[in-house]
Amino acid sequence: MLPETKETVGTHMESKGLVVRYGNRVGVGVGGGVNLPIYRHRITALIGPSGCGKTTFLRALNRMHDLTPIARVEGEVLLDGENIYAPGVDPVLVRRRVGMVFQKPTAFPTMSIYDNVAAGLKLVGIRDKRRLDEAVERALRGAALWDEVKDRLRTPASGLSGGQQQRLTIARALAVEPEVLLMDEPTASLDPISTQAIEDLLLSLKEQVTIVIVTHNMQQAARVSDYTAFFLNGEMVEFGPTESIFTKPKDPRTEAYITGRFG
Ligand SMILES: Nc1ncnc2c1ncn2[C@@H]1O[C@H](COP(=O)(O)OP(=O)(O)OP(=O)(O)O)[C@@H](O)[C@H]1O
Repeated sequence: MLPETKETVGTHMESKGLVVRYGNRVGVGVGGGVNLPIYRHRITALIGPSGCGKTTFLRALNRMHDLTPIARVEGEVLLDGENIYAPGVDPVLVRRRVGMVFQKPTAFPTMSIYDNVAAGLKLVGIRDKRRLDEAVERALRGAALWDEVKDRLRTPASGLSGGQQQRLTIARALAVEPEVLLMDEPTASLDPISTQAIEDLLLSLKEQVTIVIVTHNMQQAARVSDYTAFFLNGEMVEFGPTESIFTKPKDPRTEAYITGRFG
């Protein structure tokens, strides 16, 4: 099989010269800014030791830094070729197209399972009961949770396990039908069985969405991702197909990290 190129899979997002600063400290983008393509319907893993800038980079992809007063973003992030930081672009619309799932499940515990998923839909103005019912079911099926919860949709989310709550969070993100899903260590707080359920889910979701995942777990990056970017001290050191990064990294720093010599 020929190696994939951007012509064969298509670039969905791309960062160009991206630098994020917190005051006068660079959070990510040391060495000329991050230039990274994110391919459509593929899973891209961001790996690297703590504090290297993975989360900072991820949050730049849907303008989450707009909500952090001290953060400043330079450079471009293209979504289907359009810069999401261009004047006049509505960050709310960007976040609708590029959804986000955080490390800890963010289900609202006292709200029902149904309302947790419907919350995002109501925010974007969908009120019609039949449309809500359909969208909630579609999202819960998409998050591989429907069969486990279909008989207790009106019960509080607090009755679900941690892994189920994370899938509920994913269902909420999917409900508004994003094109890209950003995931910041989505299995960090989960046991191995729930982690596996989420990894299986990611593999099935990439038919529908483009996924970018931050993970501390290199085995996880190797298991689920198609492409991997390695970050170190605020610099994006190396990017390529996951198999190449893990079997024949070009940069000695990548090799040192993946062979467990630090981090
Ligand atoms: N809100 C903030 N204000 C100031 N500095 C920040 C802020 N968030 C992150 N940083 C700094 O930016 C750098 C990159 O942090 P970031 O959280 O992106 O790293 P990370 O690779 O995701 O780390 P971890 O794996 O521990 O989550 C670090 O030096 C961090 O201290």
